[in-house]
Amino acid sequence: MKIAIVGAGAMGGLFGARLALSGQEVSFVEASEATIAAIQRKGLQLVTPSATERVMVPIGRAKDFAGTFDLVVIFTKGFHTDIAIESVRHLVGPTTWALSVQNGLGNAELISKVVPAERIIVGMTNLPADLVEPGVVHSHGDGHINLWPWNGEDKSVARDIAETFQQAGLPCRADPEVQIAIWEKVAFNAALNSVCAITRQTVGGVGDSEHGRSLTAGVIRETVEVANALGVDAQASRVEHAVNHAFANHHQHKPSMLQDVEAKRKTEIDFINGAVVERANEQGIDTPVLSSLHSLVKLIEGAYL
Ligand SMILES: NC(=O)C1=CN([C@@H]2O[C@H](COP(=O)(O)OP(=O)(O)OC[C@H]3O[C@@H](n4cnc5c(N)ncnc54)[C@H](OP(=O)(O)O)[C@@H]3O)[C@@H](O)[C@H]2O)C=CC1
Ligand SMILES: CC(C)(CO)C(=O)C(=O)O
Repeated sequence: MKIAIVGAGAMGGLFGARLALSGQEVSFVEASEATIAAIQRKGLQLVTPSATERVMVPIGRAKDFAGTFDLVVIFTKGFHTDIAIESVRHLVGPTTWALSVQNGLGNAELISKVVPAERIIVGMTNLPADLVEPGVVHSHGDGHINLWPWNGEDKSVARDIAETFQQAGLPCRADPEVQIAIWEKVAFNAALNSVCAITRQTVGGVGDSEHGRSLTAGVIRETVEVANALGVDAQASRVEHAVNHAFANHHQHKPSMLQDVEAKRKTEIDFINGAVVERANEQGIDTPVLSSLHSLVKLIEGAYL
C-alpha cells in the first residue's frame, strides 16, 4: 500500500516506522524543517521496550511529492488538520482514502473538504508515543486502534487497512462501534488533559486529590451525556475505569496538554473539551465543568500565544 503519513511527530513516527518496517511504501509529509532534516539524515528511530529500530523513509514538505497515494493518514494536532489536508490535495486521487485516528472531534469534517466523506475512515488509538527529539520516537506501552468508515458504505477498505496495520505490529480492528471508542477517548482526554494542564499536576497528582477526582468525574458525566444524546452508547463506567487505571499506573505521566502548556505551545483544547461543549450547546445540554475547563485552558494559552 502506498501510504502518506502527514505529520512525522510522535504518532506519525510510530505508525510510519511500523508500516515501513513491515514492507509498506511509506512517505512522510512534514512541516517541521528540523524533523525533515533529521529523518533525511539518519532515518526515523523507534524505541520500544523490546527493540530500537531505525528506518529510512522518504520525507519532505507536501510540495516535494507528486502522484497519488492509496492512503493518507493525518497525524498532525487537530488545529493543523485543515492546513495539512489542504497541502496534500494534489496527492489525493479518485481512489485515495484518508484516515484520522487523532484525538478529539471534528477532524473528519475538516478532511472532507479535500477527500470525499465516503472515502474517510475514522478511529481511535490509545497507543502511546513521545517525540523525544526530531526523528526519535519512544513508545512504551500497550494500546490498540479501532477504525471504521466515517459515513461511507464500503467496509472492505477499513478491514484491509486494519489487516495491514495488524501485520505491521499495530494492534488494530475494524469496529462498527467506532464512535463509542472515539467518544470514550474524548471523555478520557477531556478529563485528564485539561485538569492536568490547568493544575500543572501529573495524572497521579490529580488522582490523589478528591477535588481532582471530582472534576474528572464531572467531565466524564457531561461528555457521556452529550455522546448519548447524539445516539452514541458511550459508558461512563468504562471511561472511569480507564481514568482510574491511569491514576494508578501512570502516576508520574504528564498528559500532552500539560506538556504543551509548559512549553507554551498551542493545545488541542478546542478539539477536545471545546468540541464537546459545541455539540452540547447544539443539543441544549449544560456542560458547566467542561465549559469552565475549556475557558481556563484558553485563558492560560491566551497569555503566551
Ligand atoms: N502522542 C500520543 O501518545 C497520542 C497522540 N494522539 C493524537 O495524535 C495526533 C498527533 O499527535 P502527536 O503525534 O503526539 O503530535 P506531534 O506534535 O508529535 O506531531 C505532529 C507533527 O505534525 C507536524 N505538522 C504540523 N503541521 C503540519 C502540516 N501542515 N503538514 C505536515 N505536518 C505538520 C508537526 O510539526 P510542528 O511540530 O512543527 O508543528 C509535528 O511534527 C494528535 O491529535 C494527538 O492528540 C492520539 C493518541 C496518542
Ligand atoms: C495518557 C493521555 C492520553 C492522558 O491524558 C495523554 O498523555 C495524552 O493525551 O497525551
